[in-house]
Amino acid sequence: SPAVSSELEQLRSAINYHNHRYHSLDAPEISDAEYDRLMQRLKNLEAEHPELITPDSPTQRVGSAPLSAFVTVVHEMPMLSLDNAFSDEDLLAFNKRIQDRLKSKEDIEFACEVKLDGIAVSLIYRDGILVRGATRGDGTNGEDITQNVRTIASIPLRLLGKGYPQTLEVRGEIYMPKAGFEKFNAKAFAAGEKLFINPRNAAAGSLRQLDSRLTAARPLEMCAYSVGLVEGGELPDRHTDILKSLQGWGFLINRELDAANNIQECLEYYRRIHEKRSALAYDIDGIVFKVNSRKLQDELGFISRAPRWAVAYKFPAQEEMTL
Ligand SMILES: Cc1ccc2cc(C(N)=O)cc(O)c2n1
Repeated sequence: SPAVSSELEQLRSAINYHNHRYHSLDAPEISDAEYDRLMQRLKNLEAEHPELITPDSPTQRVGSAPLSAFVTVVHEMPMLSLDNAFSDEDLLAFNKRIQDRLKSKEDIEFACEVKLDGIAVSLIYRDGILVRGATRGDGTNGEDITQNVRTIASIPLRLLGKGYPQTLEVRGEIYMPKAGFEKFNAKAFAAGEKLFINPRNAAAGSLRQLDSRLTAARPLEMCAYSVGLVEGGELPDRHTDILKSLQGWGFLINRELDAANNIQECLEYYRRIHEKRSALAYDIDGIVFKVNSRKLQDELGFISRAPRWAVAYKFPAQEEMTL
């Protein structure tokens, strides 16, 4: 009946909204008990009307029957790796190369992002609905892990708000926060099961599960860091503004995101984050600096395998983990 359909729609959009408030903005507006009541009401209503269950319903995050294998998919826009910088001189040279290429002495504005130590993923949305999740693979061919990514709360099954392009590919990093990693390993140790050596391997192992119900039980998060394929819509020119748009559409954006007016401010950002690295809730292995304009990025293009407009400035390796 129309009354049931409209209550289902209202429940789904309310739960999606509060899910975003909690998982992506870390700013819930309702109590966990109220959230659970909404979810329980939705589950009961869907149990009474199973024919009205939709794939983007918040109840459809629990994982489904195991796959026999992962299907290989092609990235229409290759997911490239980043060129590395290992010193201030490398970073200054990166800036100089860009100025030379743009035949300009002007300061370049950069977007500054922590480089999360996780697994890169590509998510494709059509008319706001998540239709595919895939690993980076070799940059051109990845594995279809749609069933697994659907179980991650910070990945929207349906985009929030409006104004998003008809086809939108969002790229980001799936990672396991340090606290979730410690808790997971403590449980595994108590059960005499295999331990993961670090959060990155724990995230990788969790995404390789053919049974997405196991993935659903792992404390994974996803942070968006760029867009790939975009059709039927316009995006802002500045990279930092694109990420803010993604936040409005339901994605988690790392709270350390900042813009630097020149390469000196990039060096200050690098030192500031390096100092607080051990206090962060997740592992990072450097900073990603990107020219903060898509127009300039297009002008600069890519070196054979990596973009000319981005560099990852890595931190010195941390002392080895001792379990
Ligand atoms: C273009 C590109 C490629 C890989 C990236 C990887 C990360 C990361 N590991 O956080 C962040 C970024 O902004 C990236 N950006």
